[in-house]
Amino acid sequence: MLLSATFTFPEAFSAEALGDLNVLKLASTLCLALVVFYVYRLFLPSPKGSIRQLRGFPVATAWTFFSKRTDFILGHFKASAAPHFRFQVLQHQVVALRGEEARKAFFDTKSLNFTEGYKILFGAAPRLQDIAINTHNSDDASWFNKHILTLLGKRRLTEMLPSLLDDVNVRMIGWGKKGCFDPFKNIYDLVFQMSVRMLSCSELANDRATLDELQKLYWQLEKSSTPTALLLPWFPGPAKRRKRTATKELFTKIYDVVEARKKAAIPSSDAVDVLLGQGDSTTKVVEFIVRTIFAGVVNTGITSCWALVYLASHEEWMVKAKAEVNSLIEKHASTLSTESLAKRLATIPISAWEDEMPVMEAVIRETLRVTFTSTLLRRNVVDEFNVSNGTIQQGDFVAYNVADVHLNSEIYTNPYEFDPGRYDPGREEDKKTTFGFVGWGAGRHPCTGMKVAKLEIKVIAAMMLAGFDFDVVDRNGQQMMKIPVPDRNDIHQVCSLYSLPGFGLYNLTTGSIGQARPVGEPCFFQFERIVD
Ligand code: HEM
Repeated sequence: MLLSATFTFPEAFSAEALGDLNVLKLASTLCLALVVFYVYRLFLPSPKGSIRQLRGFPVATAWTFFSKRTDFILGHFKASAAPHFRFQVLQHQVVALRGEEARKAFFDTKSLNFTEGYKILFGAAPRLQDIAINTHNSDDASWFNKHILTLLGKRRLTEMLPSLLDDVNVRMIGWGKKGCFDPFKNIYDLVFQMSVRMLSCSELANDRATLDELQKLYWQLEKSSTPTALLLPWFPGPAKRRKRTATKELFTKIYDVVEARKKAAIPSSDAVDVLLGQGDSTTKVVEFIVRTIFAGVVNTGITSCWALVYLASHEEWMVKAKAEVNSLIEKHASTLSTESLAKRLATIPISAWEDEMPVMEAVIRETLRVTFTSTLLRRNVVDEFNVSNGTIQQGDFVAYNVADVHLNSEIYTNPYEFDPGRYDPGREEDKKTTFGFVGWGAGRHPCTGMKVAKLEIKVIAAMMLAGFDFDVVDRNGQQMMKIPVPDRNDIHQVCSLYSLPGFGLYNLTTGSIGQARPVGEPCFFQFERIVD
């Protein structure tokens, strides 16, 4: 009584401060309500069909899905025998699947939409809309596929082969005669330049400073896709600002080059001129270049690096691969042996690169099987349907982690071992099940860039195998005690075209982004040039 009679509001309790207090009360009430709701949910049966729903806080679940995706999916499958489980990311429901029936449904079901799968769940792509420029059909898969196929046909690959080899040669000369380098930097640089060469124009591909600047912008975009940025896309934090600035710079840089090309008197055979010649607007051409370069670089970069790491770690395969390249040169190279290695390789016809390198084909396939354990995505855009006795609702996202098949010991003997011989006649382990190998996709959406990716990997490998002796060593130049193992949580989602570059997984521990670098001890190549 006395208290209330004598009590006066201190100054701090002004109307403004009371307003703040109310907001605070409201916020804590909401938090409490959320906690009660989620605790209550822990004891509810799974709400949807017969698919097991993961318990726990959606934010925590989503965080692990973005930061350690492979561990997240494989870990939950390990904990139960069921062929699927369901969880929430933001407001979206995601169903993870495994097993042969699920794989068939994932790759073959028409209502499982490819672009929606990548686009919405990973909305950090640098798109022109992000900097307020309107484009049409920018998420139209058939538009991209048609253009990729036009640009990457046999005739164009034949035309481009000498320039690709020249690019690689110039960079390799820069390495010197003897030394040590980080393949996850130097080989990536090669792949980046080759992708720019194939998919844009010589102004961008010829100039080292421009290439470095473009590459820097791409990695800046990747770095801006932290789990926080992906989970709270509206949050005006530094990551969002960085992404906007990098997107603008990247688009402007390429836009200016394309505009200048438009005014050139004679069109060249560069991708930019081919696309402009087909009547595409500058904006469309720029969008195409930005997206496809990245789609090319990440997967081709990872596969090139790891194929060489595995070859250097398996002498038997190194010997076989070197012999294959040397006999290809013997058989097809039509220039004098006094010419540079790059010039001699450039005279080998594309058909021979494609059909007469069975050892490298098996090495690439095996590298993809062992390293490529990404989670592929789709979204069910039509009616609900059943798979493995579970109901996929309309609007659900569907996730399939490729390790389910690629690292399955019932399909592949010693699945973690690098053994390209497993595809030989008589063994053919990949044929044991439907879609037993999905490194280039399968069913409705096979990779349209496969031919160029394989050519780039083989060109780099041929230059390394015929031009150098090389070993995998640790940071002290000592032979590695163990064969390096890729960080499976640091492996990019495969189809960067529609989510790029925000589709990547930001490795919270190392800060690296989707390069699938080795876990633990980094590895290097110690090399000596043997043929110029
Ligand atoms: C080693 C390099 C590459 C690998 C391992 C790879 C792998 C894949 C895989 C697994 C898919 C299917 C994804 C899914 O089903 O969700 C795919 C699709 C695709 N890839 Fe690649 N890819 C590579 C290089 C490239 C390159 C260089 C390009 C373009 C220049 C490219 C363009 C595409 C496109 C456009 C699709 C979607 C096809 C569609 O819409 O049906 N890829 N890729």
